[in-house]
Amino acid sequence: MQHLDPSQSGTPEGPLQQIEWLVDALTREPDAWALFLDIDGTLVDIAPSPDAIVVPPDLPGHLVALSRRLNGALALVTGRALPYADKLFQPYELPVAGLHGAERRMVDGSVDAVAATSAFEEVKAALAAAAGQWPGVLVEDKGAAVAAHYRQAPEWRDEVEKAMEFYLLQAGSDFTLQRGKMVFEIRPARANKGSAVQSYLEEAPFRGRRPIAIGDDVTDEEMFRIVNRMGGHSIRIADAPGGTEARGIIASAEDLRQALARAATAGDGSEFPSSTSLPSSLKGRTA
Ligand SMILES: O=P(O)(O)OC[C@H]1O[C@H](O[C@H]2O[C@H](CO)[C@@H](O)[C@H](O)[C@H]2O)[C@H](O)[C@@H](O)[C@@H]1O
Ligand SMILES: [Mg+2]
Repeated sequence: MQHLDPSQSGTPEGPLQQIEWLVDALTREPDAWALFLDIDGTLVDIAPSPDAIVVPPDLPGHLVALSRRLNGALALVTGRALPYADKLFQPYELPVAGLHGAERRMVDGSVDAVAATSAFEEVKAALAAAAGQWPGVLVEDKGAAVAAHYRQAPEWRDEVEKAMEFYLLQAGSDFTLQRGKMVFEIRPARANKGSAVQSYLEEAPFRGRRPIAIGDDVTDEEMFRIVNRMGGHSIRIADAPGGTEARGIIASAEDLRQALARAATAGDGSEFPSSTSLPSSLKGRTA
């Protein structure tokens, strides 16, 4: 079989070619690839606030079906806390790296978590109090990380950035400032999305496969760099105002969802069953 190598067709390609390449690679060579997917802006559309996102009802089932096709070599790599990511895709528990890679559930279900210290709890409380001066700015407590969102009050952007730089100093050198889409976050510095992908690739069933990483934001650039270096492929969703290391672009989260649904259901001969009709015994397992 001719290997489906993204570099052979001369990247970067147009969004439609990326979609066709992705569907083809995942369906024709399911044993060759490992898939790493960001959540916000990639699997689900960006919403006005963190809790306003909508997970399309078919998406969890499609992800699980695709994971089974890849023999379990599919992981979510997100800035969300791990329990929140699980809630989005319940009743299934996929391998997830949360807090931008700082915490991670392995394929066997064991979790490498990171706890908030009492000192960090104080930082979060001080930030929440300060945010009272910025109407419309939302503070998202993620346990060992905290985000300040200015999407609904962009006029406070510079104030929020200055404050987050200050609170980062209070939090100490175990933390770093993560910029994102209309958000500043203070998160554990011990890992990033790229190192999380590397860790997965050391474990079965990811080991020995070529990685494909798909994301939409600056935090995903770390995984793009890693997968590019490892001979894999990287795809960024939509806009990349500051440039990107991704080798390909797909226009929207909706386009990606449709591509993943096609890859999940290809060859079934029938429409894929809805997520609710998949056995709940898949909870915590994907293969
Ligand atoms: O790595 P991701 O899965 O993409 O998560 C990154 C951050 O996503 C969330 O914030 C972003 O999405 C919100 C909902 O669409 C949006 O309102 C906000 O402006 C975006 O920044 C999430 O709230 C963060 O915790 C994640 O780190
Ligand atoms: Mg994202």
